[in-house]
Amino acid sequence: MVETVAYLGPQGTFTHEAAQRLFPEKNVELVSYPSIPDVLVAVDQGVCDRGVVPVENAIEGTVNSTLDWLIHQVDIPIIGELVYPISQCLLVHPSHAGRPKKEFTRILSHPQAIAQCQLKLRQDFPQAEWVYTESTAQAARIVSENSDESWIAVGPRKSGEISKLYVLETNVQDHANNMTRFIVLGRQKKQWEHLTSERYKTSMQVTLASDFPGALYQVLAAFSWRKINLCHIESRPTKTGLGNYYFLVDAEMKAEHVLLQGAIAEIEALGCQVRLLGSYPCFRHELVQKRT
Ligand SMILES: O=C(O)C(=O)C[C@]1(C(=O)O)C=C[C@@H](O)C=C1
Repeated sequence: MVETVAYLGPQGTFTHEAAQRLFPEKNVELVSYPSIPDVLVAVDQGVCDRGVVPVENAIEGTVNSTLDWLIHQVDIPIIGELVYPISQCLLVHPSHAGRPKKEFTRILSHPQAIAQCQLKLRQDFPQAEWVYTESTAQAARIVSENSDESWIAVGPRKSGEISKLYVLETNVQDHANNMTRFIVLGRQKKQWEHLTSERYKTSMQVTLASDFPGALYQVLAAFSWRKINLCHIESRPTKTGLGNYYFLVDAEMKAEHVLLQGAIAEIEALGCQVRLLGSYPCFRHELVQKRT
């Protein structure tokens, strides 16, 4: 049976690369969607079996649209994670390859990609206007379709190859060790037979009881005295009013572990709400086979 996996496309995005690494099986069809919400809705509505979206970058932090859609708009568990290296390139139409830097008028890319290279872009192309696109590969496509314009796309080498662009420069992100964390979503857990994971995580959304001084401290204490390692914590607006937040907490433990069950029960007994967002294996790119 063919399984369908939605990803943030078009072909050649970093998310496409991540999806290829995660799903090398021959019976998997990767289906491209133009935006992160489109991927999540496709999985939520059962149009695709699973989805792959970016959630966090080492330089720019959280991909807010992924988190906000996961929390507010859809109800699909996280079933896997891949940390993947990101090398941003400057891509131009071949007819502009020899052009002086000061003649480029526009830089196009996904906001995360532009933010990862902002110092370099400001320094080398102070005259250029930044234009945000839904993905890096979409930016590459637009640059290739506008060969009369001296525009630059920021994105993966692969998107340049697909759109037949010239690579002006590689590794243009402002800091080394650029990595993005991608998550896999789906209603059915996957048997990751060809992959090895070193870690297992459980993601939770914690809503604090109102008018409860020290509530966050008490929540953290429930994990702390059980020696449960938290690998990520952040707050996002509930969207119900200024100053109202919930917390997203990632614990390095399986959801069914007795210690994590105990921590969740204790937090709920404090009057806080805990929503499980998923309990899943975490893969690093070096441990993942290539799609053949
Ligand atoms: O546009 C792409 O290539 C994507 O896959 C999106 C995305 C992101 O949203 O973070 C993925 C990885 C990089 O951090 C930059 C952009």
